[in-house]
Amino acid sequence: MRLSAISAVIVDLDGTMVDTMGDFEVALNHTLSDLGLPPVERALIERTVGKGSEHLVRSVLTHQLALPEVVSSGCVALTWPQAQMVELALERYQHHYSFTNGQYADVYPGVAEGLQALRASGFPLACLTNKPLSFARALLEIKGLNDHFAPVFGGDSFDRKKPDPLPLLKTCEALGTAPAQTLMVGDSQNDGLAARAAGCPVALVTYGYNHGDPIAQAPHDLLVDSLVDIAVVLQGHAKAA
Ligand SMILES: O=C(O)COP(=O)(O)O
Ligand SMILES: [Mg+2]
Repeated sequence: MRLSAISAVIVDLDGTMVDTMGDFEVALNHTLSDLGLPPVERALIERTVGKGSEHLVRSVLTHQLALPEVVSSGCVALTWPQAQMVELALERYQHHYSFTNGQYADVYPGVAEGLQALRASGFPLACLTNKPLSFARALLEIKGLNDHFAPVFGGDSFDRKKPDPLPLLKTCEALGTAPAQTLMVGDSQNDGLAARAAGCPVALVTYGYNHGDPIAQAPHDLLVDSLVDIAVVLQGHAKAA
């Protein structure tokens, strides 16, 4: 990876800039309660989050419906077609998430400073997340991070989500930079795989969510403990070039 060639940076949202686990947990548990299902354990959410809302809701629902105590209690209309149940859950989840968004979430240490330093060094920044765009924009606004980003794209902005390379290629297009000159910063294999397939160099943070797997196993060029480290590394390479 030629870090000296980097001219723009794309940053993931959940698990990279904001710890949103609390938001997911509260919205999912309200949703499950609406459906007469028991609450979900945080560990399951941590293993599942990162591939968009539909994937999260469908996976959690499938898991909760398979619990023996739920099946035997008969408190859920298991005769419903699965698809109808998922559709209802998704609708309830969107409703609840619109209220929880940002309320049980914290910006990770070093994020504001790192973004500020990158912009001060002249790197245009884009935000690319699998979160629905309206929730992503609202979360960035609530957490005071919105002004750092020109383009912001969500999981519903394009036909396919990360780990498909399409969202990264489209984001590079919006930034006006070639993939090889655009650094992807994320926290999971979805970011690493998408970046590799798009031809973008990729830095992964060590503190986010990676489906329960060690982050070092995901494709990456750089592992960092803070976004501040990205700014320091890029500034160092820019000076040396
Ligand atoms: O799956 C999500 O909702 C968020 O995923 P992200 O890590 O791409 O922001
Ligand atoms: Mg993420």
